[in-house]
Amino acid sequence: MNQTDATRGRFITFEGIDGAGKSTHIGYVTSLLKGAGKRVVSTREPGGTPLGEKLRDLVLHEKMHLETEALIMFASRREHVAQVVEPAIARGDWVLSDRFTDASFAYQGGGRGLDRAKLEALEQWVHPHLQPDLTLLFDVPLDVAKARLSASRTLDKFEMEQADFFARVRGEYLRRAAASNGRIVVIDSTKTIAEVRAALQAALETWL
Ligand SMILES: Nc1ncnc2c1ncn2[C@@H]1O[C@H](COP(=O)(O)OP(=O)(O)O)[C@@H](O)[C@H]1O
Ligand SMILES: Cc1cn([C@H]2C[C@H](O)[C@@H](COP(=O)(O)OP(=O)(O)O)O2)c(=O)[nH]c1=O
Repeated sequence: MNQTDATRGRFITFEGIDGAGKSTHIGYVTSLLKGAGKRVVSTREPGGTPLGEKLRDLVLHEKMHLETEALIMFASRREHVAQVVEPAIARGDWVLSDRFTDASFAYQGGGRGLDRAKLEALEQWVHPHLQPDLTLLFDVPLDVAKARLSASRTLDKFEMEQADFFARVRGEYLRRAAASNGRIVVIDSTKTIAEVRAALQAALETWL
């Protein structure tokens, strides 16, 4: 029998274009879940393991072929799924990941134009039986994200991309949300932080 009952943890991922506000809200979701008595593991991609963090540093700062970039994202993910995500879910913890495979479809697929079939093949290879139980997609127009980013930090390779790149990334995220049968919940992140928190609480209600 699959471990689908109360003993299994859950896997929640956070997605959105750079500057949408997802990192800001992971702490809030952690506190909601802990308040409901869950054990929470907070992690991120690319990264989440010692090797994955080295790969993150490479992929966020070095120029490389588009397919190399996609392969590094999935190499980091392979390590992350094996070492962190699957063991945590199996012991009943709730895993919150700042990005997962939807980001590869949005950035390498939508943004850079990599053939979706290649990404689907990598997904089948790296995590054939694992999908997020819930994905929170923080959605904002590009100009809002850009203004938030430039106010907040030094930009990496992806964050320096042009508006048309982010338009394609956002479009692919929204397309996947519409096709996801409710797995991906779109959060309007143009609202105030208090309003976004209320939307997150509503999205998580049935999970608490
Ligand atoms: N709802 C919001 N209203 C105003 N500013 C926000 C909101 N959400 C996030 N921010 C700010 O925008 C910036 C980028 O947010 P961050 O969470 O780091 O984005 P992401 O992780 O999606 O790239 C931060 O300075 C953050 O404080
Ligand atoms: C997981 C993943 C991330 N990315 C990109 C999206 C982001 O621009 C970047 C790093 O993500 P993120 O951790 O959100 O950056 P920050 O800490 O600066 O908020 O990696 C991909 O292109 N493909 C992927 O599969």
